[in-house]
This record gives sequence, structure tokens and C-alpha cells, in this order.
Amino acid sequence: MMNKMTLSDTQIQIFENIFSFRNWRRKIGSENKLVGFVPTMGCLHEGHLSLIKQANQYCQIIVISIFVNPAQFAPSEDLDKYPRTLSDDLDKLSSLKCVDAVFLPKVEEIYPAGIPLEIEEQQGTFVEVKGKSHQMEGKTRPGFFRGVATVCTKLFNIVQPDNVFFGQKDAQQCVIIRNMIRDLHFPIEMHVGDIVREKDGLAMSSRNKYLTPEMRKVAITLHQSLIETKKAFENNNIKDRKNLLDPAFELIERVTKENEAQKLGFSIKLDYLSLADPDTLEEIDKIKEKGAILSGALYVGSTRLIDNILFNCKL
Ligand SMILES: Nc1ncnc2c1ncn2[C@@H]1O[C@H](COP(=O)(O)OP(=O)(O)OP(=O)(O)O)[C@@H](O)[C@H]1O
Ligand SMILES: CC(C)(CO)[C@@H](O)C(=O)[O-]
Ligand code: BAL
Repeated sequence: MMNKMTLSDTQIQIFENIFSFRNWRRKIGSENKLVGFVPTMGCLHEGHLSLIKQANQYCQIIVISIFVNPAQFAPSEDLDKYPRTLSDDLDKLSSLKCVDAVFLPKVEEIYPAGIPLEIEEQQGTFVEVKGKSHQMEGKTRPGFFRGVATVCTKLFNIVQPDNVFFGQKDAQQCVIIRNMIRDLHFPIEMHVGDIVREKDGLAMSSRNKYLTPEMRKVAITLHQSLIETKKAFENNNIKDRKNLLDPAFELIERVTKENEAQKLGFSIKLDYLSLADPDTLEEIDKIKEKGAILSGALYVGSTRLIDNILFNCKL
């Protein structure tokens, strides 16, 4: 079924199933216009909106999906409490005045064979990008990129975009989707948007909503630690792993201890810091001509925040 929603002074087509979306997409196909696609999980913020604005510079038709994809959540993760803010999201999309269609599929239609969160129980077709999904984010979230690659394949097949737009905040995801587009011969050009940050440098993220004001104050620690490494690289020309990463580890350790001493009732725990080759995503001992991805994940209470900085490379 297709609704035409009149949101303030713009009209965005809202599609809640594949059949109605495809009917619309078929008509667009005959108009010879470039279709740009921004997949999201909703709870939209300026990071998402910047990708949409970027898409609007390249494409005549802009499609957004909002779908909280169960396949990328482990049973222990936050699928149930992931923020769902559809009416607010639609207002934001409407205010951009460039979005043509929003695709809001249902879990049952995207996963016709069902989608239990335990990978061993799953049935049906899944997509894996081998060699690049097990490290960095994939170490803590082993099924994560399988879920992301699978849903992006499904969404690309349905939306049939000419251009897709992903955020650098999820750096490993960008590398994996780029490889998947190549390996599966999707006729799609991929673009990566810069990380949009809050005034103090915290990377915008839907999960920032989970942070209390006290947590929000220390959430910036991950970004600050990456900046320490950037300074060491750019100002002092340090290129070896230990000397680059040590100041970052020290900063996080200091803030962790201060936080414990203050007894604020939540913990700070570093999940990982990674200095990786931008193509292979293997850890490196030294930054060479190819550059590097410096990335990390930090738990603030039970909220897991990620961030990264690129050294002399693009995703
Ligand atoms: N701060 C940001 N700047 C630019 N792009 C972003 C930012 N945050 C997310 N994106 C991009 O938006 C797209 C959709 O991401 P998603 O809906 O998961 O939002 P999110 O804020 O990353 O959510 P989460 O809190 O779950 O990580 C992805 O390509 C992601 O990289
Ligand atoms: C690409 C994506 C929408 C797939 O669910 C998700 O991983 C995200 O929002 O980054
Ligand atoms: N942007 C990544 C979505 C996730 O963490 O599930």
C-alpha cells in the first residue's frame, strides 16, 4: 500500500512494502533520472541529513530507507530499545525539501524465512564479505557485517539506486559495502560522507540518545584520544604504532580512573583502538604511503560509541 503524506509544504512518497515501492521505482526508471539512496536505521540526526544533502548534489531522485535491521544485532544487543522516532524523522526529511521517497519495509517482508537473532538458528540467504568482517568492529560484533551486507544487498535490489551514500563514521562498513558492490557487480557508485560532529567533537549517532548528561560529558573521550594520535602524526611526524597509540591509551585510562573515583555509577571501558590498513583492514605497525584508518569503540555505561580518523586515505 502507498500513502501520500502531505508534510508541511512538501510531498514525500511513503512506501511500506516492496510491491508499492517497485511500482513507483519502475516509473522513475523510465524518466532517465539518477536515483540516490541513503539507507538508515532512523532516529535521524544531522549526520544522516548531511548524506541526504550530498545525495541531492549528485542525483535527481532521493530515496531514504528507515529499517532497524534485526540481522545486524546480536541477541545481547539493543534491538528492542533502539530508538524509533518515525514521525520526527519524517518531519526532518520533509524540511530538507529534496526527498522523494521513504521506504519503510517490515521485518517479515525483508526476511521471508524469518530472522532469529541467533545465527545458528537462521534460515535463508545471507551475504558475507570474507576477510574484512571479522576484525575491528567484527571482533566484538561477530555477525554484524553479515547482517549489514545482507540487508544492503536486499535494499539495493529493491531500490535499484545509481548512487549510494554511507557515512565515514562507520568506516569498516564503508570498506565492506564498497567490496560487496564490486564483488556482486552492483551497477552502483558509492559515496562516503564526512563525520558530522557535535560542537565538542562527539560524532553524532542515534545511540547518543542513550547517554545521560553525566555520560555525555565523558563520551567525548574517544574522540579526544583519536585527536591525540592525530597530533602525534601530524605535528611530530610519528608513524609507528606504539608511539602513535600510547598517548590515546593513556588518555582513556586517565579518564576511566577519574570516572571511577567520582563514583558516578557508570563505567567507561575501552573496547578497542585499531590502526588498520585502509584496504585490507589488517592491523599495521607503521603508517606508510597508503595511510591508515584509526578507529575505536568505547563503552560509556552500556552504550557503545564508535569513532575514527583517516590518515592520508579515503574510504
Ligand atoms: N555522525 C555522522 N556523520 C555522518 N554520517 C553518519 C553519522 N552517523 C551515522 N552516519 C551514517 O548514517 C547512515 C545510517 O546510520 P545509522 O542509521 O546506523 O545511524 P547511526 O547514528 O550510525 O546509528 P548508531 O547509533 O546505531 O550507530 C550510515 O551510513 C552511517 O555511517
Ligand atoms: C547501512 C545500515 C542502514 C544497514 O542496516 C546500517 O548499518 C547503518 O545505519 O549504518
Ligand atoms: N550505524 C551502524 C548501525 C549499528 O550499529 O547497528
